[in-house]
Amino acid sequence: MGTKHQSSDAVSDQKKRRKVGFTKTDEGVQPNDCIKIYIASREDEVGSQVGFPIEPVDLSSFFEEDGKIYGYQGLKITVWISSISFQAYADISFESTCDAGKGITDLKASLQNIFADNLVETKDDFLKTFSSETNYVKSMISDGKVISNGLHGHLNADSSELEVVRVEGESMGLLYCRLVPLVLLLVDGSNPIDVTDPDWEIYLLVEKKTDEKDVPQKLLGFAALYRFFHYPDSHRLRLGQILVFPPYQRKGYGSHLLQVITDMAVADNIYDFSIEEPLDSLQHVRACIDIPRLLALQSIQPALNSVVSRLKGENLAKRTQITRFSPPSDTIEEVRKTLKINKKQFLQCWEILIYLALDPIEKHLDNFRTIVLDRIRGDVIGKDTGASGKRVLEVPTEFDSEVSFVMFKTNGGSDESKEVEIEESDKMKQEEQLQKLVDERIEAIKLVADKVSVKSS
Ligand SMILES: CC(=O)SCCNC(=O)CCNC(=O)[C@H](O)C(C)(C)COP(=O)(O)OP(=O)(O)OC[C@H]1O[C@@H](n2cnc3c(N)ncnc32)[C@H](O)[C@@H]1OP(=O)(O)O
Repeated sequence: MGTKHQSSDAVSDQKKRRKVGFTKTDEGVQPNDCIKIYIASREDEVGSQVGFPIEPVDLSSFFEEDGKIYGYQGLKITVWISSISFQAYADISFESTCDAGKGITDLKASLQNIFADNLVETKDDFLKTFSSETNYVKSMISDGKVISNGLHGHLNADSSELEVVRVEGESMGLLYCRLVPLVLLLVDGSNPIDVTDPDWEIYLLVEKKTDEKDVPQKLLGFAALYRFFHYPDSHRLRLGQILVFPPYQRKGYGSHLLQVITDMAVADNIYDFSIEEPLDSLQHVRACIDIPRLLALQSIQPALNSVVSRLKGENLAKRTQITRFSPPSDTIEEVRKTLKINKKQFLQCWEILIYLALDPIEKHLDNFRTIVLDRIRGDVIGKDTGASGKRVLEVPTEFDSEVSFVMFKTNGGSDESKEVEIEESDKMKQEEQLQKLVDERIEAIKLVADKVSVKSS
């Protein structure tokens, strides 16, 4: 790591000696405002800002208690991450430092919270890694087990032979430690997996015959899966992390990797396959894979037809109670057994299948909206809504300031007129929030429906 003008030891010493008589308070700077991060695949990209810029998540959790950097004027930090060795180099420059009461942030220690041992001390040493580490990926996967090997349809056949390789043992631990900074920078709130736990499995997406001469194999992304015992004699597979590196995103690689993992789950006859807290982007990719698989399952059509004909014949605006349009339980079980899709994911897909089957959707959109609303109301607010003494309130939380609700029980003896007032405004707010969630959900469903319709036409 390069620290221009000042070593980190000097910075630490200054931090300890806080000045008393400062004149101007130090407001600090947000890390995301002064740190630029690039992925570089060649030596000449370092320093020239022609690498691939990445947009990191909020970096404040890696810096001091309140997430800011203090004590610097004109601070600029540029980090390059090599896509060959996944080591990094940080170029730090600033006009001056001054302890104005908040100390001077130890930048080296903070950057190490993200990059750990992957930061190379000097630029020269970092530049050398582009030639000395050209075989890094190849050597790491040399003992790996190839899970899938084939050409990728979207890309030129000459340069697009893809392999999914499972790495194990020491190689897995070493390689994963090089990938952790990218996980921390790109997946909000992520934590590194415990590579010493033998139930974690890492699958790498590797491009062979790359277009970059001298680089025999290029790592495009990876997935970390946890395999755990399911009584009495099977296993469940849960995807904990998946990452396609930014230069290769939105080119079909994530779908390819997830498809291979899904096929493996079926081939291994595991109990079911799940994903831990999938982000919307991943949920979209997953649904685009699962919908065609579900449509190809024979028992889906009769179950779907019966729901859809009811929906076409009824006017749900006039319903007197919530009607469920769930799939039959034997279909849920068959989907799990044959496709390894768990119930939660199947119910998500079920809504999309109904949307696709309600043709023309424009004619039945009101009814569709109603079933989505009823389902979301049930998920978010729960069955107890409206029961006496129970109340649901919208509250902002660190997870999602817009759509969080809390339920509490009122005790007797409170001011009833006030309660009615609060109840009415709460209800309106709640209804608005629910409608917003329905809009978002229908938009997401539409995206998947458009994608799978194009694929099948
Ligand atoms: C359990 C977890 O790991 S959750 C965290 C998931 N990982 C991340 O978010 C890390 C950053 N993102 C990524 O690594 C990748 O974008 C992945 C893994 C989510 C997807 O991989 P990609 O190679 O980009 O996916 P791929 O190209 O196959 O498909 C992308 C599809 O998702 C859509 N998509 C991509 N980003 C988003 C987004 N933010 N919101 C909605 N849809 C999105 C694209 O439009 C595309 O859809 P289309 O095929 O209908 O046009």
